[in-house]
Amino acid sequence: MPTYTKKTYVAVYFPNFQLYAWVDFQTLRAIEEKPEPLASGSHEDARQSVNDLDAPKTQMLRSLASSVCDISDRLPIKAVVEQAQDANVWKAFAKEAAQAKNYAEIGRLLVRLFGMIIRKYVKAAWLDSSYNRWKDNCESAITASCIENMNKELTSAILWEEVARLWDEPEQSTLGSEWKDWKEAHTTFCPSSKEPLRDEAPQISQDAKEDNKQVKVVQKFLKKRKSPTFCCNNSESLRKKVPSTMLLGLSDCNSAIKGLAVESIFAWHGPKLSTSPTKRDVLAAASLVCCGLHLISGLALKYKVKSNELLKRVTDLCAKENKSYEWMKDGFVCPKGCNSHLKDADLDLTFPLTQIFLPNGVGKSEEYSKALLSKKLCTFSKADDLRDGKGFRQVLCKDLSFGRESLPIPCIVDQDLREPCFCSSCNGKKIHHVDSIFPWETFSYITKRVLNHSLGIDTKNSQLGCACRERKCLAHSCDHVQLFDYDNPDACDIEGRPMQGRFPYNHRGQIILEEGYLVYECNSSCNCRDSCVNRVLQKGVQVKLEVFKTSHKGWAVRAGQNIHRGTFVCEYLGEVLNDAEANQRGEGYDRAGCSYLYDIDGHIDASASRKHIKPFVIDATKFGNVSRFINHSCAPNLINYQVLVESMDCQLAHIGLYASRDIAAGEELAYDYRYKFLPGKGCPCHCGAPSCRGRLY
Ligand SMILES: C[S@@+](CC[C@H](N)C(=O)[O-])C[C@H]1O[C@@H](n2cnc3c(N)ncnc32)[C@H](O)[C@@H]1O
Repeated sequence: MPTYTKKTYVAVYFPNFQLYAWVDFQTLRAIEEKPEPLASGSHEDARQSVNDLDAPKTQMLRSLASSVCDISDRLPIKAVVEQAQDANVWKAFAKEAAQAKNYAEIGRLLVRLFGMIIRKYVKAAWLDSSYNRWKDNCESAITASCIENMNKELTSAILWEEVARLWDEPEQSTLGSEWKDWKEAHTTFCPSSKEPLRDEAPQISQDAKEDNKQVKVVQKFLKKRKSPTFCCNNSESLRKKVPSTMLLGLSDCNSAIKGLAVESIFAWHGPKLSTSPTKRDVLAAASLVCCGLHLISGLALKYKVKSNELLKRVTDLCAKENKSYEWMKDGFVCPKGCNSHLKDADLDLTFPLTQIFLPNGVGKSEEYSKALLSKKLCTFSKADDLRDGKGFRQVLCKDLSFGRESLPIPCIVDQDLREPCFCSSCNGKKIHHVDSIFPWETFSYITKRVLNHSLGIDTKNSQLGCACRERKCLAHSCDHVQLFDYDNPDACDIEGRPMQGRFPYNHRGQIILEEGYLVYECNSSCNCRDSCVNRVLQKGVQVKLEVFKTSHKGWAVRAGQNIHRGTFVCEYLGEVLNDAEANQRGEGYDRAGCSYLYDIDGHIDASASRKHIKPFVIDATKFGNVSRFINHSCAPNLINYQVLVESMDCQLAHIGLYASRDIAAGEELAYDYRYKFLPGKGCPCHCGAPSCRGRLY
């Protein structure tokens, strides 16, 4: 709990998003004083979540650990000492960081990290005057803010400009691939703060004994209020960084949360790369943007590199490669109004690109899409392109999941689609705001769904574990098979044979169950392991996929390999909302001409609808995975099943997309959206199937 300008700050934990933010203590009000929630949902859920302080404490440790690892992730191989030029060292480091049980442990890791950096990349003056104090502070850290400050101090002591130059040098061939593994290890051991916590959390009370007076003051305050749930100040600056749904409530206190409080919100960075951009990334971006301001804001946001360093690198690289773009010329004024006369541009941008691209019509998206259509965007050169049997393809991004999926998902523009489409259909439609040049910037990539607090439910596992003792369940004895058979005595497989006594998947993991039935997968309450045949959807994407640009449908997904019938392709992931929240959001999406909502309604039975149980909806607008780019087809090659994993509640079924026939590499993947046709409204369908119904809805 830091103090700054004589104010005291406390960490406010947002249980649904597993994030925390520093907030001025004076701006907090007990829930009783302001019982109406700001966003939909109820304070009761939040109250329950924060009664257990273990989760926020663990989350803070995780975030700090992750920020320590972020520094190491920015260091190229030549900036570290020889012993550290081995990916295994970094894997072990990241693992230790993720398992840290208190602040001092993280502090000691920071000191170790410093020891791995070659001295010439650290400011000499800092080494002479501040290093010893910094080291002592790290090793005796008892608060999160201390670690945060020590981390910042080390970050600013590193000579990043010198370090940045090393990225342009060729990698050592023997270590190149090892080094890339490091990033993978980083995401495995230091999962993003939005992912669920797994490790056991240390007790906050133990730490409080050692902690300073301020902690005790807060604890006393919490006790006096009886309920440790607070409203959060309605700060405009906080809202800009934190989605409104994360604000627990609104207090009537007028003092805004400024300065340190907002600056200290961490673990919320949206989709971003944590490494420095490669030469290829920089050149690809330079060829695609409208102006320098756009380039700098996009890359600096994603790569956490200072904008001035980046701009220099871009111009140097382009000069070396003999490339010149309109926006680099003296006196260039961006036609989109980005105010990007490069020499005068204020490069320390305060707005992130994600705001420009927000797909719900917020911010500058309208303006942006107009500009996007008005200009030829792509300047292709042979060096940037990949040539294959189908001609040139430009790889905009090697992996738009940024290491979160087990296989990279490239984002590609084929040669014939380098320019925006001006056909009457596309021109008339507002879809172009999603037709953004960097589609990964429009959302946060997730691999686990996010339960919105509008659901008013807890996330505990309510699924039954089977009694199988082995690592792999056997169909004839597995309770999940028996449960399914009991509920669906007449179910058949896709060939019409009875399903009795069989798993929904064959031994290759391909679905054999006829469409329309629920799939019961084994789960965390079972004894079996990942190799169990009844665990498929939960293992995530296992086939090669590519996101690519289409002429009339925005972005789309295609197979990067041949996919056999029945193979699991991906889960439709997003934020799970209740019906009311979804309807409210849906109106905005309809106006924008593009929706990422998916109703989980297929299996809400008659008794549920009698009880007025409304289906839940998945919204992949802000949080999603590759599935959000899959388009509709009237003759689809994917089929969706509802899969129960950690909950028996059909409203909380996962949506699995499986191949409904053999699919060849390069074929676009699509499922039937099954939208209802509404009179008066409508959207033309561009699926191109001979049996096309003509309209999406
Ligand atoms: C879930 S998104 C699919 C990805 C989207 N194309 C993108 O660029 O992000 C659904 C939206 O894509 C567009 N879309 C999907 N399938 C389409 C089709 N067959 N014809 C026209 N537009 C389609 C519609 O705007 C729809 O609201």
